[in-house]
Amino acid sequence: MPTLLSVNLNAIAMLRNRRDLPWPNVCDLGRIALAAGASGLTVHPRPDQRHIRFSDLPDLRALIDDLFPEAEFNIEGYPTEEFLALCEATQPEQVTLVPDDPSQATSDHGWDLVGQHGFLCDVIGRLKGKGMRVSLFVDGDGRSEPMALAKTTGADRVELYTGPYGGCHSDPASAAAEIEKLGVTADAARAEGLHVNAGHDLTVANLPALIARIPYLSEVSIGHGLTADALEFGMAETVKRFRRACGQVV
Ligand SMILES: CC(=O)[C@@H](O)[C@H](O)COP(=O)(O)O
Ligand SMILES: NCC(=O)COP(=O)(O)O
Repeated sequence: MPTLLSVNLNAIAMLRNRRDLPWPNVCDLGRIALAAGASGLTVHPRPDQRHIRFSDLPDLRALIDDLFPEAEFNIEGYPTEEFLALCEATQPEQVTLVPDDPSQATSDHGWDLVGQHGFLCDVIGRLKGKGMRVSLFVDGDGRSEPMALAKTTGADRVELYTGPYGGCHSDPASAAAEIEKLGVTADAARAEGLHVNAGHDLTVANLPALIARIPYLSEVSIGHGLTADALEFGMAETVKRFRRACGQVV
């Protein structure tokens, strides 16, 4: 089974939020991603709604239900009461719990599975009771032991935080070391019967080596790098469209 791709729309939403205008439209971009074969959409609604807005969620849910019923909706975030209520109203196929503080610029670490164990058991029980699959954002730091604890929370999956790997884009030796750490943690999770997802700062360049080490990787969720590529590889055609709009013969 190949690794599935869930397209994270946060970066698109952040661009949209620069103006009080409805473009780039997150639903339209989500539709294009799913039509191109992405297996799902990911959003990370933060309390200040600086990227995805809570009001985006019903539209994205309807997009999947109406046009792509095989696709999955993955909602990521810190499980405040507000976040849990959003998940219950939206019924994503997967909820990824992330230990982000509201002040964080972006996600930069996994859960403290010892200190937060009881809290996570309660939250996961609540979400699973409502029919949602739950994944836990964890550090891929080469430790095996936390994966046994992750299993006892009731989670179905873990998502390896791949930020440190992504940060090694110009340092192959460090990248290889990070891959091995991710692999050891992934192997331990798999041995516990957990499915393994991964995400943060993944790119076309760094994905193949990661999947070579973790061939059973279930899903990657990618936003920043994918959006950057969409801009770069879509720029030439877009400039032609605008030149035509200027009356130029292109
Ligand atoms: C959970 C995670 O790894 C993050 O990558 C996150 O979902 C991205 O969120 P932002 O794009 O809002 O920083
Ligand atoms: N779960 C990680 C994610 O959804 C996307 O992270 P990034 O590609 O925007 O770094």
